Amino acid sequence: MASVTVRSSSHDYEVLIGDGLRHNLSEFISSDYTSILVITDSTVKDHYLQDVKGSLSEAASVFTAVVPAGESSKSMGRYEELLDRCVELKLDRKSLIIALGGGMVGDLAGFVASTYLRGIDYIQMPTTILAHDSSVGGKVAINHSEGKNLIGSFYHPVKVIYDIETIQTLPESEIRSGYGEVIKHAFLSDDEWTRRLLKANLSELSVDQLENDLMKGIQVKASIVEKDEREAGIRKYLNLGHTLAHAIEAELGYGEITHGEAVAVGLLFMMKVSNDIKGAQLPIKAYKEWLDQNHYPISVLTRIRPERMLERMMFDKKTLRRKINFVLLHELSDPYVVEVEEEQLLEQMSLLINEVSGE
Ligand SMILES: NC(=O)c1ccc[n+]([C@@H]2O[C@H](COP(=O)([O-])OP(=O)(O)OC[C@H]3O[C@@H](n4cnc5c(N)ncnc54)[C@H](O)[C@@H]3O)[C@@H](O)[C@H]2O)c1
Ligand SMILES: O=C(O)C(=O)C[C@@H](O)[C@H](O)[C@H](O)COP(=O)(O)O
Ligand SMILES: [Zn+2]
Repeated sequence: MASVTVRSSSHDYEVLIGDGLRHNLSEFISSDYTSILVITDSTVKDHYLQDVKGSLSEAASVFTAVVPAGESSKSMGRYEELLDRCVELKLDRKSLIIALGGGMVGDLAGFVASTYLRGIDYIQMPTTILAHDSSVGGKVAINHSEGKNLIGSFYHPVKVIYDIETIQTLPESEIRSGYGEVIKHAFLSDDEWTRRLLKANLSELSVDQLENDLMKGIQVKASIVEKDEREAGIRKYLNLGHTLAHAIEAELGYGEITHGEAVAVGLLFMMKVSNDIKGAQLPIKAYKEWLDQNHYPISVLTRIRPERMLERMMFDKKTLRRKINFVLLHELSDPYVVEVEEEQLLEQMSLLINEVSGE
């Protein structure tokens, strides 16, 4: 088992990464909790809920709550239902929530934990590749029809228990989605890692390579979050590719495209803006080929209208005084945040759409 420590202003916590950790949970979870509520989704439930329930200490009463799988559950309605469940179960301040699932469950259950009784402990048990990102760093949230993650808080888990055996049941589309955030972490931090990833065929990854990529991603995320927990400065870099990605997700309807796939498309746009407006020389051709080879849905760009994207970007959390701020790269591993003029964004979006549709 490997472990990474994350330091936060409220407490430090361990990210435990290993095979089969779900079978030994009582080893890692304090026996002082009065009750444990395991929150999961309808797909993950079928795979892993029994294992998790079976390995928790008998000292606490164990309850479960299952939400429908899919991004549309990261909603006010599901949030309210989960709070009702906490009240009905009379969870007290010594109760624990376990978020068992991908980033959707992690963000939703974490937000419930952050607000119920003004905050109770929670543990992230990620089960997707993408959740190497979402389970670390304490951003928890639900979506609003006008924008992604508009309602949320910063609230760190007391532990992250990443049983990487669980990712073996992921469909190919979710491997692709997870690598949208993996390659973001590579772009932010390590040229050699980027070069290796750009040669990778995601359907042929070895288990070792996958584990290595997750570990590296977690380290990049933890080191940035530790230095800037509340996103006053360098944490904005973790939003690389996200300004357009979030606009696309909200515009198409949550769940129509996965978050990681949207980020991968957003990264393509980030490269175009970095190169064509700011004079960088990022390897956009190699990246576009990688996206094609791994079947990322870049044709989604033909379904969006640049003007609508601009309206959506006004709800980006980096937007200030109605000025859109973008995270760009001077070169690989050298991010910066800059205000980009609306006309330039419109022009670059139109050009990219034309390129993708072969015009
Ligand atoms: N808080 C953060 O810092 C942060 C970072 C990145 C992403 N996010 C959020 O994370 C969410 C996306 O997370 P995600 O990609 O994990 O999506 P997800 O949680 O919706 O999971 C994707 C799909 O995989 C299924 N699934 C999960 N684990 C499985 C397993 N082991 N085997 C088989 N199927 C499994 C789920 O049921 C779902 O259908 C978005 O809401 C995004 O905004 C948050
Ligand atoms: O942890 C962060 O900070 C990130 O930006 C990570 C992103 O991958 C993640 O999607 C995050 O939820 C986006 O944050 P938001 O503040 O733009 O909603
Ligand atoms: Zn993200």
